[in-house]
Amino acid sequence: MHAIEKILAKAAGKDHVTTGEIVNCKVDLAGINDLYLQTIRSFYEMGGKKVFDPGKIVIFLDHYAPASTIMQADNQKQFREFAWEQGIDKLMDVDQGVCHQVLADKGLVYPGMVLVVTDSHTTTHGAFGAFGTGVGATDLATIMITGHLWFRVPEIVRINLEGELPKGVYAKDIILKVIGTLGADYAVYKAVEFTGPVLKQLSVSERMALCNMTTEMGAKTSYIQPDEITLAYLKDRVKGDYEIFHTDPGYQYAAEHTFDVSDLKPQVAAPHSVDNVHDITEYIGRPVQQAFLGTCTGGRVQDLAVAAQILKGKKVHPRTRFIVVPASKAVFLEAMEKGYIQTLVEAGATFVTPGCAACLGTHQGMLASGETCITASSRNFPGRMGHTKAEIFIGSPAAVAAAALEGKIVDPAKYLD
Ligand SMILES: CC(C)[C@H](C(=O)O)[C@@H](O)C(=O)O
Ligand code: SF4
Repeated sequence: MHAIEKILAKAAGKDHVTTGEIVNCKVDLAGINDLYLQTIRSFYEMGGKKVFDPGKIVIFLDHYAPASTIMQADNQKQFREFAWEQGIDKLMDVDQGVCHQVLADKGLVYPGMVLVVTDSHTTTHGAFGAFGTGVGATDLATIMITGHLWFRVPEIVRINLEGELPKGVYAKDIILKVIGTLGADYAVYKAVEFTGPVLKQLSVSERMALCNMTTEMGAKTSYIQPDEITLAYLKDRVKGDYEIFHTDPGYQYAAEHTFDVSDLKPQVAAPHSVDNVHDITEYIGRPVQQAFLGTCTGGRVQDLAVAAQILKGKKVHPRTRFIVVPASKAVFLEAMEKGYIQTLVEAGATFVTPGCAACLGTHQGMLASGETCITASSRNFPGRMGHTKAEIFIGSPAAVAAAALEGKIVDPAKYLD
């Protein structure tokens, strides 16, 4: 069996599972975000009175942090009241940040767990060897009542990463290349595992970016075998014990692909699809009115660090807005302590409080008609960050910061020493 299958088998109380089988699994942690008030409505409609275990539920007020409309304010009020009433103490209010980063920061995610959140990017947590997946309101309400949810055991695809990452090339470039090559629907309901020597060159932050964007190829979940890098990250964060599962030798993947990253150039996903991926060199010189650094894909300390490195002692281009959103409060504090915030503010960045912000096009940095934005986030379809006639390029945090400096798309490598 694969490690993912062993996680599902254990959660289902079984010794063995096979691809395609439907299993009813015990969920270790269930998360709801502020776009999903319907979850609470469904909970009551389905006859729910008390949640199965208030300690295993977490509520995130992150997509509208803080609320930007009266409706959002009303919804968030109902979330808070639900949490207080049900004794849910993991209420991550508008000061905390994006759910996926908050889960990691607070040690709520660990290898071998089943984690279900009302958010498609829950695949991020494959970076820790967890089974993480996103669901809708009624599925989450089912967990709130029963503590369980059914899954179809997915086909598992292996993506083997060989070679050595060149300067100015990051996990973001790798995953863009993978999606551009295999297509945005390649992994629908499949699990995607990353293997190979490149993983040793990737921090937990980079691994999270890699797993996060498997969602953009339709993946149900993703996986990286926990190693010493994972364990060092988890050491002072996770309190309880956990089990690390290993794939049996000789396990047959549904498909295997190898990518050699040694000659990889920085990549961009050009408008208006995440699999419209090209070498950044094809777009050099394209003016950008906004550069956006943040989100559960590209708003971690390492991302702010590379931006600070590029912009130290320099100024953001006068015709470009540089919007920076730390992914979480912990990221914000660490980046502040390390001086990155000071550097970026002095360079002319506009800071937004931790949360999803303009990533999903509702507030805090929307695009006007005809504008071009380069973003470290994960989606670029029309209207995603504002006007449907705005153009969105997805790139690495370094590519975003270098574009903020020059007011146009450039190859970030030459700005790094
Ligand atoms: C709010 C949620 C439904 C959505 C998702 O699941 O991905 C959002 O986070 C996004 O990125 O579009
Ligand atoms: S930061 Fe963007 S991609 Fe991530 S959960 Fe929020 S809206 Fe979705």
